Amino acid sequence: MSEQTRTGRTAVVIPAAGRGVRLGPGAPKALRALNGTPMLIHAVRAMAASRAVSLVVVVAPPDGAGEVKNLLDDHALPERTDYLVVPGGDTRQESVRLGLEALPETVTTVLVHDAARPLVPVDTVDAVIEAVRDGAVAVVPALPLADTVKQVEPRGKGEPEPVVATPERARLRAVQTPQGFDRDVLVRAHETVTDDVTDDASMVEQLGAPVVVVPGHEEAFKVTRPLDLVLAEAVLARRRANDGF
Ligand SMILES: Nc1ccn([C@@H]2O[C@H](COP(=O)(O)OP(=O)(O)OP(=O)(O)O)[C@@H](O)[C@H]2O)c(=O)n1
Ligand SMILES: C[C@](O)(CO)[C@H](O)COP(=O)(O)O
Repeated sequence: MSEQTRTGRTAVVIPAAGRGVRLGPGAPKALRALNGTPMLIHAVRAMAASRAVSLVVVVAPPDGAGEVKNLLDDHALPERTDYLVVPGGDTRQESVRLGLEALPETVTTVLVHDAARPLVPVDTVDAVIEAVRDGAVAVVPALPLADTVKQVEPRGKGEPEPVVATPERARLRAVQTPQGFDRDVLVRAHETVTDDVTDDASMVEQLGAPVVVVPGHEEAFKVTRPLDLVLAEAVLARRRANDGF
């Protein structure tokens, strides 16, 4: 790692431009409320809770950048952190790229964090940043799996799918965000890789650069389906009870 990576600014890009189709009808997922506060605001606060983060770039639904700017203005956020809002694209990958294009030159470490993971604890954020500052070019938080995983031969809807393999579970990890990167490496990955991928680290893998895993956290789960909203509100209720509110 260069001296510049050690000393430059750390920014977070939050892709928040998805519709949330799997969550069912309603507003774009990032704007839906968890205990009365938009999921995006929870996610921004989770990132800004890290003292190392000095800039958060929110990638808004393409027709919702104004609404997102107003939301950020209306909610209390730490003074030490700057915010930018840019309109997103048709895919997560495109939205992240648009967020990267908005970063100032002074940023050397970039985290990419799903708005759909609103409850990640600050210790996980800090562990990812520290690993990048210690020299890793790409860092992902991840957890061991509870389920056994089968690789199948996909078939039509409702048709039984033949099992092809059972990967050894102990070597598998379920990957979360924020994922942390050396800025130049992540930008190069987004300029080079055109395949459809489901996370940023796999683009860096395709460059041939090393990616490492640090421990993730149960509360960093992704709000994807309706049951996840119930779980997220339960986590917030437990936090409030533990904080004595
Ligand atoms: N065109 C897109 C698609 C997704 N995302 C963001 O990427 C993150 C992870 O995506 P996912 O959970 O799949 O969100 P959605 O695409 O909104 O969900 P769905 O696939 O159910 O529509 C979310 O914060 C989402 O807002 C984005 O910024 N731009
Ligand atoms: C980036 C990610 O959250 C890592 O697990 C995940 O791949 C996003 O997937 P999605 O289908 O776009 O929600």
